[in-house]
Amino acid sequence: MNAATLEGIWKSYDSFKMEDVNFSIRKGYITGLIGPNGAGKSTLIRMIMQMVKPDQGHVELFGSKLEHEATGMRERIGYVSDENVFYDHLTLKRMTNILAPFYRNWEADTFRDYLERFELPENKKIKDLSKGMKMKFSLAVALSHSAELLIMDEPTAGLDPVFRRELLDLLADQLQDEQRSILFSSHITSDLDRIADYIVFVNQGKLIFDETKDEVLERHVLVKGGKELLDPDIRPLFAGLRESGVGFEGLMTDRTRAERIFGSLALIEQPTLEEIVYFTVKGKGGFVRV
Ligand SMILES: Nc1ncnc2c1ncn2[C@@H]1O[C@H](COP(=O)(O)OP(=O)(O)OP(=O)(O)O)[C@@H](O)[C@H]1O
Repeated sequence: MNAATLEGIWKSYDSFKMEDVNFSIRKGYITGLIGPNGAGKSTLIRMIMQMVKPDQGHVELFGSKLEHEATGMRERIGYVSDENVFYDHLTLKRMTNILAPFYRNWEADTFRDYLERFELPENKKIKDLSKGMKMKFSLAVALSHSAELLIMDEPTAGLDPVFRRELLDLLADQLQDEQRSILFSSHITSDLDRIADYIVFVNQGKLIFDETKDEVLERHVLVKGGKELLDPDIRPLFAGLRESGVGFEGLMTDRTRAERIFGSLALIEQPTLEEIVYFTVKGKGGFVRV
């Protein structure tokens, strides 16, 4: 069973259109949701959280379709939003006293351990916390009510590199018993490189792929060669292309095909996740002068 499945999702805003997005969050794994600013990541997360309704399509959570207000579902999710969802004027302690009763499985001891581990002083007001500290508080809450699914919208934004690394390790630890699942959205692809098992890539409201990280890295290649290779039949084969005065770098989504076409005529390299995202988002308009 998947922790969540999104099927045939369409959503229109004035200047944004999400078209037929399908993907799953597999149980026991970390799924990384990537895409540039405005791709639709938060909108998809808000649909899973029932904060936004799709125009068409449906969301399935823990095997049940979210047709009506599905009470009880929220409790099974630990949600770390990219926005401050707490009351600024309250101390952490008072905020916690308000939040805890909403969860039947609230684990006060676990929560206290996280406050200590994250060095969060209970008597500090929310408004006096740094962005990173707010995120840590949000994370402590999300990890303290036996949630089966952790959903984190850009959790590493605003975190220093030391805690970012700690967070990634901590997330990996959460999956030890294979009962939990994690959806982690980020445009810092190196974070996903480190911990994601699956990658869901969206761009301009469209799904580019939903695959294991290994599959994604295996099938994509970065072809580097001289300009003379770029004839009109070859150009359309690239998902993204960057040209200079003398040569080009192009992303292809099919390694076997790239090797067959270019053989030893061009350099065929393994792109990083960041390069895959960069070339796909840029498309074929990139031109660098050398
Ligand atoms: N309630 C809304 N009303 C109008 N437009 C909206 C609304 N919510 C989102 N949008 C638009 O939908 C698009 C996608 O937004 P979304 O926040 O889902 O992107 P994102 O991938 O999370 O981006 P970022 O990485 O910048 O957070 C944006 O163009 C945004 O302006």
